[in-house]
Amino acid sequence: MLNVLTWVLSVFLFFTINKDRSSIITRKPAVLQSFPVALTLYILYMFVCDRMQKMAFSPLLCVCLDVLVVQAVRWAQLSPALLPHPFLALWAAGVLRASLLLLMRLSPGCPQWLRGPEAAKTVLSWSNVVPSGEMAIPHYTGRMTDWIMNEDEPEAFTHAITVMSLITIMSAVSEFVCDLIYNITMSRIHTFIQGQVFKAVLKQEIAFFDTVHTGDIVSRITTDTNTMSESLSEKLSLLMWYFMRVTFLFIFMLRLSWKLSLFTALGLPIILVIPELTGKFYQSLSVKVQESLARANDVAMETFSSMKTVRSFANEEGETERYKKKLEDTYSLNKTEAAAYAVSTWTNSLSSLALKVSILYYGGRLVTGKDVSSGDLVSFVLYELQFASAVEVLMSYYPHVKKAVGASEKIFEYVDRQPQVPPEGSLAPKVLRGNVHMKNITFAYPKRPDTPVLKVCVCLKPGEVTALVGPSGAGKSTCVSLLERFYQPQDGEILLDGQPLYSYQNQYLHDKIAVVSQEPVLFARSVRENIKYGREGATDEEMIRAAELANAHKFISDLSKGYDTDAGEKGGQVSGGQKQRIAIARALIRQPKILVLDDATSSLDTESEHLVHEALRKNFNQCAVLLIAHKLSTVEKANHIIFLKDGEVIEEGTHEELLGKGGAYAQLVEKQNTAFQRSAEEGSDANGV
Ligand SMILES: Nc1ncnc2c1ncn2[C@@H]1O[C@H](COP(=O)(O)OP(=O)(O)OP(=O)(O)O)[C@@H](O)[C@H]1O
Repeated sequence: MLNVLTWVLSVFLFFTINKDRSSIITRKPAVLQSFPVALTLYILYMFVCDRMQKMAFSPLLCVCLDVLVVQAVRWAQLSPALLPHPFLALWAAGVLRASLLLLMRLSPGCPQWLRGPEAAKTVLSWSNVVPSGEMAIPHYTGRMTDWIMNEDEPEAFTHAITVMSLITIMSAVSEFVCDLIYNITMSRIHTFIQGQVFKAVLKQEIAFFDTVHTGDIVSRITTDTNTMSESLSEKLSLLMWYFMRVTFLFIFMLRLSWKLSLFTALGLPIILVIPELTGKFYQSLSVKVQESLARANDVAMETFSSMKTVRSFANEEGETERYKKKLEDTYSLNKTEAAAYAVSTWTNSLSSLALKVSILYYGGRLVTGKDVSSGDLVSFVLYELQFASAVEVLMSYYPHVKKAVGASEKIFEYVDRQPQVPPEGSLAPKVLRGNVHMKNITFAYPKRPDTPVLKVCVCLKPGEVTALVGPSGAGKSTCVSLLERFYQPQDGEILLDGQPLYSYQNQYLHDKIAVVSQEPVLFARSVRENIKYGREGATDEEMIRAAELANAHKFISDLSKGYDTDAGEKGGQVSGGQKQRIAIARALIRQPKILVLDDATSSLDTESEHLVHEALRKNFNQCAVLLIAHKLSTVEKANHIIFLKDGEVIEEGTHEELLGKGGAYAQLVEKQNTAFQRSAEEGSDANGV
């Protein structure tokens, strides 16, 4: 609505400038007949619009620029030799304002508030007014025709030609300025949106990542945002540009012949319905294309991230086939999309061509009936040609914008998604003892809500090591995920120092609880950055101390670049045991109150494993430790051992107590001992042979 009013006022301003020829002005009160008054009113209006749309310009800046604009226009009026027509004054004023703002935005010292998308929008709305000068061309062509028909005004010819040339050059320049501003703005918006999607995705609960494929997420952040901003930067810019042209051109046409204009307007609804229909179809197709591209991305990402497995099974062909199949789905959708696009452009041009022919026919009849002068008819036809092609372009770009809307729907689905976890708590006590009580917990994964995986009661105490043992799939790692607040238990509660876990601040909680998981993931950064991950402020001394405790300092120092050696993607450039030790150092540097080692030393040799456990026992004796291990020799010294099976606690106690019970734990110890003895015997036999 504001935009429509803006254009209406722009037109009024144009007539006010053009007061020699316009009849409108004569009907206005005297004060409005002054061009500066009209311009100031217009600027004030724009200023109010800006404020209403909460744009980020300071009122002072706006007023300064507006004063400059008014001065420029006054100067133009006082110096007709330099700017021969008030039309150009408007143009010059617009260019001046747009260039000033652009210069300010590009200068390195430009404050942040002037660089934001809101400020850019204001620049846009102004700069889009600028190229209206181009529309003066048909007007002067008409005047030339009058001169040719009626030779008593010889100077009109030179005047019209001069003005036309000037306007053409200046319009080209202004178009350049507009495009530049627009594209800079759109790149900024693109970057901004990508950042927003990334941020929104990172906020989601872990269950979200269980259900949504990584390829899908990456597609949203890259492909969809690209589609959206490409269409917006290129097509929407043109759409806005042509929309403005269509509006102005129609006003000029009305001035020349209301009958012909009415006739043109009657044909418009027919040709406007078509893009709406094709646009809807296009939008739904675009969503499907994006989804199928995401599926293809998924395959590619999975393959590249598991390259070693693919190679060791020599399944490159198989993966290529899988990827090709996904691409074929995209291709067939693309074909439908291309056909839909061709049909829509074809119907659009056909309908506007039909309109053109009818107008020419009706126009010819009006000329013979002496309803319009020959010069006005030429002007009208030229305006109408521009008008028709502008409408045609408008319609052909419309599906693209619909496509961008389709892509943006997917993007904003993520941006607007609220994480399905209780809101973050506010507790961050200075002293945390580290008492954990997992009270009567019942839990099933959101992906399999009907399969309960845990029904437990577990306590961790500061200064004590609690061990969780049991067969694979018993629910040990699930306990850790709950402790990390990755999921919410369906029943029961987890208390930390007597307070519910969810009442603590997220950052605080993850500072106090450090977890080294079964398969720790290192980032493709230096060892230093990996150890200091999440604790960027830690000193090198702290880092080395943590590495020493994890028995990692020696091997890191032996690496080619020491702590600056790249760990490779997912830690692929260090061995499994080294990766685990770096991960332990990464956990220890946080000085946690609760330390969880989920089979964290499984890849270490017996000697290193022993060293790490000894160091932890000595240096983290105030810490509550949760130890998960398959090798029962690792948990023998634990203060409390809990044996889990099918998500339930079967038995618990110390190593000796459990051995004495002769239950599941004792049987497992026996089995492991037998297996160990057997392999030792096989080893000595082999040596004997
Ligand atoms: N993200 C998940 N979504 C659905 N089910 C899961 C998920 N993660 C684990 N499970 C299931 O939950 C059960 C417990 O798994 P969990 O990883 O806790 O076992 P575990 O005792 O740590 O096993 P392991 O010793 O082999 O690591 C298993 O049946 C497993 O299939």
